[in-house]
Amino acid sequence: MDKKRIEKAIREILEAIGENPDREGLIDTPKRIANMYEEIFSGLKEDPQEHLEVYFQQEQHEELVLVKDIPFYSMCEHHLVPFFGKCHVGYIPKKGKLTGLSKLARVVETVARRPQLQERLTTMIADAIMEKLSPHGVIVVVEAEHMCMTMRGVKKPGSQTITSAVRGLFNKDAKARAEAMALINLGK
Ligand SMILES: Nc1nc2c(ncn2[C@@H]2O[C@H](COP(=O)(O)OP(=O)(O)OP(=O)(O)O)[C@@H](O)[C@H]2O)c(=O)[nH]1
Ligand SMILES: [Zn+2]
Repeated sequence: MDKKRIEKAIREILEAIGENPDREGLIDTPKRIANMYEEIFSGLKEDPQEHLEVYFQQEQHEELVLVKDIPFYSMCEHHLVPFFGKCHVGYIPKKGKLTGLSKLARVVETVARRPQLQERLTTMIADAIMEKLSPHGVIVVVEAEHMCMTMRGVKKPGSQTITSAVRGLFNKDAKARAEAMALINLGK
């Protein structure tokens, strides 16, 4: 990532909005933002599939594995302000092709840490798991609040956007899908 270029651009923005980028409080702001962008856009240099190490296990678990309430922060690609919330990721492994539970959360991090759309974030998670683990099915549900809808524009704080992506068995089998959704909504 070209941090020097980000610093220059932020200085330019500060001047353009009529601020003095050399005043005490702002002098280090371009550098801080460059460091922050390196962190929050770090997913751009990663492939979500690279996290999905496959463990071939002796024990055959061909039932639902669901990690729910994975918190995430991403940046809306239209306004470059945050959208954030929770991801629920479930899959039914096939032929012992399991992955580590934390790896599912790592996939979420990789796709969240880039300029993003909620729909694309959701499908990227489902597709990465589908392609790398070839499971019976994948279900991903994302609930998020978009700052571009709350602090500006239409100004609807508290509104939640829910997206889902279902693949494989969850697509065909309404009962399996309903069971996974019931577990996702459990305790709400
Ligand atoms: N589908 C989708 N839309 C998004 C997402 N994040 C932000 N948006 C929307 O992107 C749209 C951009 O609309 P534009 O009309 O180009 O921009 P704008 O004039 O700033 O729009 P307003 O937000 O309505 O003021 C808005 O409707 C946003 O709510 C997202 O993750 N998915
Ligand atoms: Zn936006």
